[in-house]
Amino acid sequence: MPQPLATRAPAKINLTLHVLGRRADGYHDLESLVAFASTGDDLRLEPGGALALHVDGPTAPLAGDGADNLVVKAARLLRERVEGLKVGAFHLTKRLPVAAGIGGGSSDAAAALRLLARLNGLSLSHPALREAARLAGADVPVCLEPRARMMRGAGEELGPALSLPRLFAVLVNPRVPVETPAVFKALGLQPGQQLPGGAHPAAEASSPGALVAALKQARNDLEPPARRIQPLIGEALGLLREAPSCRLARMSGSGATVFGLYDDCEAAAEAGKQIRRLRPDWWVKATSVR
Ligand SMILES: C[C@](O)(CO)[C@H](O)COP(=O)(O)OP(=O)(O)OC[C@H]1O[C@@H](n2ccc(N)nc2=O)[C@H](O)[C@@H]1O
Ligand SMILES: Nc1ncnc2c1ncn2[C@@H]1O[C@H](COP(=O)(O)OP(=O)(O)OP(=O)(O)O)[C@@H](O)[C@H]1O
Repeated sequence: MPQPLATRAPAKINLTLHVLGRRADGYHDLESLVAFASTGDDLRLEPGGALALHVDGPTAPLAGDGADNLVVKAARLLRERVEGLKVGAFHLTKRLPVAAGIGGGSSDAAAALRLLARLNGLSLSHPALREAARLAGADVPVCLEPRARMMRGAGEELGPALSLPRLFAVLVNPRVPVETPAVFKALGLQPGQQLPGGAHPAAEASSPGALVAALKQARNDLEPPARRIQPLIGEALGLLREAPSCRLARMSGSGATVFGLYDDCEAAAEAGKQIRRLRPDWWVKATSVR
């Protein structure tokens, strides 16, 4: 029985993100504990015919359905590397906010590569697939097999999959796009410049409480520059921190999405409701992360 050609493109959450320096090529060396939310976009592939993309869903107009869409970009990068690659029509249901620090585009690109791999009998470790992922964007390789892991370098060095305890979270995005290059630029590092970085906490925690305690020892170094570019990020963090049930509030990736962590699903749902009441125009999603 063939597997249906459909997959979830989950939101990527940078639970931590330390910037270690800037490389000669201009990219920044990072150390980040990446996890995935249960919420995300959905992608289907109808095999046959030419490569095509149809996009629907609440944030479809912001993502676009042309050659700039990362689904098309990733599929083309793979087709250039695999002779006779079978393709087809992709159908993307876009729900995640765009340019939001939760890797929506990257996860969509990775989902497209997963579906093409399934259709063509390629393994996810196939060199062409790995290369297409890397060239599609720094966050695409970690999204290829969306399991929590440490990500290093500019995103190309991936640690083994980690069995993190499940965390309950609220994701909050003030519906303002924040462009990743601008945030890295605002760090103000020169090519070749190194930063002390600081020890990264152990990611292997046996309970949600131990994991949150470890996360508290770490940071997102992109938070200060992103907050200078978009002050609503600070406002969103403030709203999360006001509720006593919030164990940790932090920004993901280059923002503007921030996340709050809670002891259980009820506390997360309640915090989500409160923030939605206060900011009905914002994107607020209670979800689990692991
Ligand atoms: C901030 C993160 O989301 C953390 O997971 C990623 O590092 C960014 O991943 P991404 O959005 O897929 O990034 P890309 O689209 O490949 O890069 C956008 C731009 O961000 C900057 N960039 C990106 C990644 C990185 N490690 N150093 C950088 O300086 C570069 O100027 C690059 O031109
Ligand atoms: N399928 C897609 N979904 C979202 N954005 C897309 C997509 N394809 C292309 N883009 C473009 O990619 C850019 C980054 O969007 P994305 O939502 O991936 O940002 P992000 O969440 O900040 O990513 P990251 O966390 O990886 O830095 C946007 O400018 C957007 O127009």
